[in-house]
Amino acid sequence: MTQVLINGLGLIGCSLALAIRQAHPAVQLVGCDVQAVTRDYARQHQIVDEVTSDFSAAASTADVIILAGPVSVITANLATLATLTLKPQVIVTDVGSTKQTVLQAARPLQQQGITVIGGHPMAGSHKAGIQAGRADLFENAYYFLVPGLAPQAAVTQLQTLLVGTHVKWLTVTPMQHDRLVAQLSHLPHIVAAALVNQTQTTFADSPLGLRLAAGGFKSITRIASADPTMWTAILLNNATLITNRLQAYQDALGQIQAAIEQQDVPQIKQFFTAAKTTRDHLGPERLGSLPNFFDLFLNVPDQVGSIADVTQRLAQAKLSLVNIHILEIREEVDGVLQVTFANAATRDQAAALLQAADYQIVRRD
Ligand SMILES: NC(=O)C1=CN([C@@H]2O[C@H](COP(=O)(O)OP(=O)(O)OC[C@H]3O[C@@H](n4cnc5c(N)ncnc54)[C@H](O)[C@@H]3O)[C@@H](O)[C@H]2O)C=CC1
Ligand SMILES: O=C(O)C(=O)Cc1ccc(O)cc1
Repeated sequence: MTQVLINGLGLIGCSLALAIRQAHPAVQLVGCDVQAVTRDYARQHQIVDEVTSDFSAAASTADVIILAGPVSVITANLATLATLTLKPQVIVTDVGSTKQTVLQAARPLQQQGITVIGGHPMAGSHKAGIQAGRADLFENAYYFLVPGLAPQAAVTQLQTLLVGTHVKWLTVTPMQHDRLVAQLSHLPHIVAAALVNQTQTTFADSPLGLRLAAGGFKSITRIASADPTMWTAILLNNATLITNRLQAYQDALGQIQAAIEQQDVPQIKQFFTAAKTTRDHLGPERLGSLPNFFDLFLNVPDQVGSIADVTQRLAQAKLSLVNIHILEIREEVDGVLQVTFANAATRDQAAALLQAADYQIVRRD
């Protein structure tokens, strides 16, 4: 039986586990993570067949090893793997958002004759962690493969294993990959975070400030909610190409600033016309079969009774939910209930309804 080890059971690791499980029920899935809470969740929800915290032991018996931690962890994992005795036919792959440093870290392993295939699904979310994992996360998304010198049979084997992701495969070199994502993914995450931080500073003394933000601000800054550990690792691992793109972006900002200062109407209009034309041809935001999640978090005094009460109230108001679960279970203390909806309008109607019934909304996103 094929044994697949996934190291890092967060958003991406968990989603891959679910997609592999759907297409290949007989595959033996082993999940490894440093966080006990993540391992417990994986065990309780049977996301994998076996859970471990011992990466090296699990790696030595695996047929496929998928590295799904932050990029800094992936490079460290590759160094560790080079010190172990692995199965000779093992395929090592990763999901990291950068590829040059990852494949550089894979060299000692490749020099031992181990097959390494770089990978990167171009789908994900600003949400992190195992609880955000979903089998259809990657549906219709591009999935970069960096096979290098890996035999075609191994590439086909990996693609067959991941067939349940329903991705579109794209073979690239590490440099092509890092150039593409520096502009398409890494720069936008920096821009979003910088805009949020600069706005926060601007309104530091204003009582309403950021709370007045409308849809435009929220949609351009959604990805600023992404995980800081993951993004620190990405920036450090694609530094040169990212700083190059940042400079080009600052130059572009300088040009529009100059056009405004000079009241250059044609130039300003051209700025927006060019962007509109390009953006209008970009297609829908969500490529997969399901829309994004919209969450409501509420304090609940008695978890068991509250789930029933909340679902009953929502059903009576004909507000459909996608999922509901308790995030914190502590004796004698309030719990937090996460209720997930298919769209923001339903979530906001549900929030109003539950608030009217004296539930305290602690967060919505
Ligand atoms: N979030 C996204 O949208 C996408 C992320 N990626 C890449 O996928 C990788 C994983 O990202 P996410 O799943 O989003 O992050 P995540 O934060 O949801 O999950 C990372 C998991 O790795 C675990 N981990 C951290 N250090 C570890 C270690 N030393 N050993 C074992 N487990 C460890 C964490 O406990 C966590 O469960 C990153 O390399 C990221 O660059 C790729 C495509 C999309
Ligand atoms: O949430 C979003 O829109 C993303 O951009 C997700 C994402 C994050 C990191 C990647 O390497 C690829 C995709």
